[in-house]
Amino acid sequence: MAENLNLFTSTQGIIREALTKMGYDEPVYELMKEPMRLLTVRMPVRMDDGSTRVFTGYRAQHNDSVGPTKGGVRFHPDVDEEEVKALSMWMTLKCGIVDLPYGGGKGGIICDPRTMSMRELENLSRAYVRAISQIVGPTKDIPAPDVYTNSQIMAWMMDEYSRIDEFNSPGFITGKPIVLGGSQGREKATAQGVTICIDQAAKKRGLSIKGARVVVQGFGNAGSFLAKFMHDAGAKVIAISDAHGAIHDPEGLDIDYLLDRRDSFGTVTTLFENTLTNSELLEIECDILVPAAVSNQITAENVDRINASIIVEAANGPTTIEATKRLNDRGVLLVPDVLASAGGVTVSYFEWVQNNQGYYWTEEEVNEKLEKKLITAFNQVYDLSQSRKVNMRLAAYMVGVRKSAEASRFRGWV
Ligand SMILES: NC(=O)C1=CN([C@@H]2O[C@H](COP(=O)(O)OP(=O)(O)OC[C@H]3O[C@@H](n4cnc5c(N)ncnc54)[C@H](O)[C@@H]3O)[C@@H](O)[C@H]2O)C=CC1
Ligand SMILES: O=C(O)CCC(=O)C(=O)O
Repeated sequence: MAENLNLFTSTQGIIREALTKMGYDEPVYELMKEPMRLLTVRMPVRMDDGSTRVFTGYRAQHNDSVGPTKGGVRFHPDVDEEEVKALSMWMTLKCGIVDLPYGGGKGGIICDPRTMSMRELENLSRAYVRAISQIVGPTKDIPAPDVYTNSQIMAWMMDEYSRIDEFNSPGFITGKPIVLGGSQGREKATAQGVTICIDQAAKKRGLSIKGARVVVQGFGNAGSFLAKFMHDAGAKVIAISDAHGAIHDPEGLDIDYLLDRRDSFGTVTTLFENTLTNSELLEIECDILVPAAVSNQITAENVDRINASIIVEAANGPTTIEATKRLNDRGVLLVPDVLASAGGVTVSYFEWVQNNQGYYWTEEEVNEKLEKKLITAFNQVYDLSQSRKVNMRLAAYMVGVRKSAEASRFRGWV
């Protein structure tokens, strides 16, 4: 039978399994199995050559029983409705795992920002905010960066929302530039969170980070800072990749050089001649493998050739259910996306809190609070996986879905 690569239906499967294991009944699953709200928008945008192009975008809000929904906006040619729905469900799980007062939301626009000018990107970002303005806001649904979106795009979106709201609204969006109310530490927060999870996982396996061989797929916001943190901690980052290919050096790559040369879309391998493919990168023998790019990278097709003892998912959805099962059977410790990549939304929450109170924290304060949250979350998930004899992904879903399920029950929804 062909493997299920549909992110939405496979997420539904694990949510059902998690709810059943915890004794929730069918109505709770009925509520949790898809977003409560999904808006599809069509946005006419004036291009530099004078023509008008109509872009399609989405905003999904999975469950707002706990509080406003929260999650990034992705600009990518492969965005589709099913992906955005799955991503919003994962945000509910992340917010539950790190115990934030949010439910999950997510947005996406079908476009390729690598082929667009800054002015076209600004027009598109503003058009998206106008199109979704009725369902978002600092107390309703708070966007943030994701693949191929960054602090500049957040700034345009915040400015557009502030015009509509006729009020300066920094709490409408997170991941903003510091001068517009962004938080210290948000830019590196996803990678910080992954690093904390790697440390915890390495401890469980008795592996020293010093000298550990690390492979990172993706060299954007999550992957590049992660590579830097691992390199600074004494690990050997032996391979990295981007959308164009991968580079490998068994002696360890010069991460500072690569960081200096990568462009704003996380591209760096085009500077090199002897590149590998992304599939080859995944199969390199290493101690720690970090998928930090796109979904469905480790599947039934290549899982038996994966040669790592710890896998920590910085990306959303990089490993399929079947591959997760087989890795678990082989004794590979897999720290799932909904836990490992929760550092970003955690510091986004800190940013929103600072915006609401108008008082700003130092990077040390932010990192200290982030570390506390993630260590607690990691151990909660790890301990549950041990006591219930389930893999870390299922344990993470069990921890993650509980808060929204309980809140929905208290509200009398189910
Ligand atoms: N930025 C954030 O705060 C968070 C990001 N994530 C997840 O981390 C992953 C990476 O996101 P960012 O680093 O923010 O994106 P980014 O846009 O900064 O970088 C993406 C990287 O992935 C590479 N890439 C794109 N398509 C690829 C492909 N088909 N094969 C291999 N590499 C490819 C790009 O070249 C680039 O190096 C995504 O799955 C995202 O959802 C998760 C939590 C938070
Ligand atoms: O920072 C945020 O609010 C959301 C980040 C995000 O989209 C994610 O964790 O996938």
